[in-house]
Amino acid sequence: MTQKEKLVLVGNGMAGVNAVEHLLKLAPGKYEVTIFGSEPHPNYNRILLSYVLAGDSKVDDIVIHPFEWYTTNGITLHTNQTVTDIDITAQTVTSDKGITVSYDKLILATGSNPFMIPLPGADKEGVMAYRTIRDCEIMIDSAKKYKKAIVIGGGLLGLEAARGFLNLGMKVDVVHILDTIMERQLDRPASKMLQEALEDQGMNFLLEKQSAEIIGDKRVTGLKFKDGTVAEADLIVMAVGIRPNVELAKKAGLECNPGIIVNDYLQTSVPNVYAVGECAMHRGVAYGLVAPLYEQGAVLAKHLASVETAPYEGSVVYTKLKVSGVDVFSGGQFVDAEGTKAIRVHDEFSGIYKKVVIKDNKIIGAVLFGDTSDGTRLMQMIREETDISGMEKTAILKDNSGSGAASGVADMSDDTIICGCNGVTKGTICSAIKEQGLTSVEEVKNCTTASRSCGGCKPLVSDLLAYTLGTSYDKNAAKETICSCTEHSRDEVVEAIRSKGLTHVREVMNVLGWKNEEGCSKCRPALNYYLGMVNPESYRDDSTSRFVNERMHANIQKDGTYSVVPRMYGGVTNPAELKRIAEVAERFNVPTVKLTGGQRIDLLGVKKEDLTAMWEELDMPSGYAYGKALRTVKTCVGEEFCRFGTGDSMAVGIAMEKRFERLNTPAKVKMAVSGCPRNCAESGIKDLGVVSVDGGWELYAGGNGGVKVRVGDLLTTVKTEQEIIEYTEAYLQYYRETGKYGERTSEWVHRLGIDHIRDVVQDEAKRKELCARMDTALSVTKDPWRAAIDSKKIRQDLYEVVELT
Ligand SMILES: Cc1cc2nc3c(=O)[nH]c(=O)nc-3n(C[C@H](O)[C@H](O)[C@H](O)COP(=O)(O)OP(=O)(O)OC[C@H]3O[C@@H](n4cnc5c(N)ncnc54)[C@H](O)[C@@H]3O)c2cc1C
Ligand SMILES: NC(=O)c1ccc[n+]([C@@H]2O[C@H](COP(=O)([O-])OP(=O)(O)OC[C@H]3O[C@@H](n4cnc5c(N)ncnc54)[C@H](O)[C@@H]3O)[C@@H](O)[C@H]2O)c1
Ligand code: SF4
Ligand code: FES
Repeated sequence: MTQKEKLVLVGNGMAGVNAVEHLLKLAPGKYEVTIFGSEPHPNYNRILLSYVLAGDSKVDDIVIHPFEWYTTNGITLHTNQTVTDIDITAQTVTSDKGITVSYDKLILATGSNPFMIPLPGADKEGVMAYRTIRDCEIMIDSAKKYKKAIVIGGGLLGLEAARGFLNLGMKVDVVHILDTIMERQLDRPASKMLQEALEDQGMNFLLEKQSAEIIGDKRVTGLKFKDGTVAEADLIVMAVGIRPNVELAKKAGLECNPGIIVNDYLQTSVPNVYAVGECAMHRGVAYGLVAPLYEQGAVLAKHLASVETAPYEGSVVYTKLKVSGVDVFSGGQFVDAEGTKAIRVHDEFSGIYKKVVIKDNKIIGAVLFGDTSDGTRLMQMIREETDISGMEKTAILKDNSGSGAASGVADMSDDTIICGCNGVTKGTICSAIKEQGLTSVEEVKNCTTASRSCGGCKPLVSDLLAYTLGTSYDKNAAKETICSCTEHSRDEVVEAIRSKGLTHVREVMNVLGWKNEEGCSKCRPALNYYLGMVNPESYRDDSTSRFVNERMHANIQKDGTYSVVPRMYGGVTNPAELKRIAEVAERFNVPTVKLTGGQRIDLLGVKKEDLTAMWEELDMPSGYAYGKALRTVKTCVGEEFCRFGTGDSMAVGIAMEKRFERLNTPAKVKMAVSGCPRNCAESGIKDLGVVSVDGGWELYAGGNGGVKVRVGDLLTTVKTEQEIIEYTEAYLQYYRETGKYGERTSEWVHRLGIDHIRDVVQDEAKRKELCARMDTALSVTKDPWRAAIDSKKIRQDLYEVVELT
């Protein structure tokens, strides 16, 4: 029996262990492997830390290889041990705990160190980096005690950290040195669109700010800038880039600049020593994303297994920000330069921006915002240097997603990496689909890990399913779970609530075996909604499962103040009401009074402690401007005043708003009533729009004027105002009962199909049943502002200011 060669890996992170995993598959008996890792954990997916911080995953969920994997594969693992010395002559490594191991081949995969700006005060408590499970745990724990975080650095890491803090209930400022965020990945228009979208989520940006000093005694209390201004903070995270971790390599005499210099086979300047991952510098580039590190690892593994391999010649990188609610993609060379030309599409109505950069008839880079469905296809064209001279330029940006043939998966070779984050190839996915009988993206994820991280490859995985299974693959049937805490879909959860008589959020999570017993920011509000929808009379709303705005019944603003929007039925008011609003605004020093798009008045900049007193003095109901509920019923002046009007739009709008105010819905609902087809109230782009026509009223469903503009579909035509209410009741109740939490009617109508919804509401028996259930739901609602005014406990718990110690 030939003796095994000794392979030592320093760094138990993503790049090194991935290379070893490949190697074990290619040459199972060749090496005796020893791995050293400074962290106490087995190999885990660092990418997914952002989901742990955001509350969507737990630490256990992000482990790639548990401890048993090392044992099963005969690997000796030394966790919690840092290698401090390499003797390149004796070919040994020594750890800080005094263990010395000899090697025939040594791989350095020591990753990077977060760059910490050497500011005065940077050693105070509460100043940290964001790189490891430990960092993530500290951030989560801090959010239990502290309320205000600052993230320095508006790059990928900083923004994902800031989103995490918002989910943890902290206020957060993102401090950025330039006037555009993510400038390394986005051009100016995309960057500004992203900033706006993140501001809408509650992030506050301090741009063009140079940090000067961290202030506080033992613990940080704020950040001072060079311009003399100060921002308060209980916690500061620096996310201003990374530096290759080369201390060990330098000490051993390996050539570094600044990363460990490697050739196309990942060999360093010292024989038998290799470097892979973020610590390596290849052809002048040190990568900071996993896809290239896996490409390096694949070459290294083949080289070490003595399997013939093409050299590693560098990678074209792409990134996707992992913040829910925003779709951003950036790949290749997206900056305009000499010899480049660009195709740009900027649809301000839909909030979509696309830029494709072309040089010498080849696509070399792309930036996508709002709709990233072209991303994988464009990356494929960039990688393959597809000649586009024969193509219609406008066709380059056509949304071709959807069919296996269109996205080009059929033409890809088996070696093509489909999931960059997890290094999974087309061949692996197709074999798994065939051999394991997989039928959904979720199953492919569980079996191969493809799509487990940023999710950017999901459309391609779906296309591969379509390509492999043909017509038997039903994309829509693919099961979508509520979130990563559970394997259950929305329908299964609602069914279980009904059939098992579940009555509160925790009970649902216990009975249905939630993986994360606390739930997360995605599932808890959803469960709270479904429970209330199923049992409107008996369910006691769980306000701790609601987002801050819904808990407070006011929208929190950038500066921590709130906005107050009282209801103004149908957008109609009167002098007495206006006077009262003006007096209240003066008395409470409201800095800004603004007319909203929904025809009402927004009092902005109200202090938390003033909210209930202000509501009492206004003596108007809550306008629910913060809720997943009926927001407004916009009306035109209609037949009473307008010479074109054929219907009394104001009276109908007021009646509708009075009927449906306080109704909880899966997502916000906006309605409108126009007095004639001139449609001045924009009824065509509302969740439900009513238009007076000759001899009656038309009802339009599923319209949207927001991020993705959608014109509503004609639901029905009715004769009387009584019928408008009846059909609206049936429509909204059907939406309440079948909509997914967070799904707007525009998406719901698209998903179910208007024909189906029309069939349901036009069936008299079904309509009456829906109306009866709507009646029950509406009979138990109460105005939340009045409830707060009347309850000392609510006022104390939510609105009185408690000094933090
Ligand atoms: C929060 C977060 C989110 C991210 N999201 C994405 C994403 O969405 N997409 C993407 O492509 N990339 C993402 N990244 C970047 C990605 O995680 C890294 O590119 C990748 O982890 C680098 O792998 P690596 O093995 O080179 O380094 P690491 O994963 O850092 O592994 C290096 C390991 O070596 C250990 N080590 C160092 N020195 C020694 C020593 N002397 N002895 C023993 N052990 C040692 C370290 O403790 C560490 O565990 C993210 C990074 C973070 C922090
Ligand atoms: N979704 C993803 O792909 C993802 C997510 C997180 C992290 N990562 C990777 O992790 C690594 C670290 O991420 P990162 O965001 O820290 O690095 P980065 O280099 O991508 O971004 C750092 C940002 O900080 C800004 N900055 C630098 N100095 C500053 C200062 N003094 N004050 C304010 N802003 C300053 C820079 O302008 C830059 O935009 C990167 O390699 C990144 O690609 C990727
Ligand atoms: S929609 Fe018709 S009725 Fe209403 S204001 Fe416009 S023109 Fe007049
Ligand atoms: S590319 Fe990120 S999960 Fe597949």
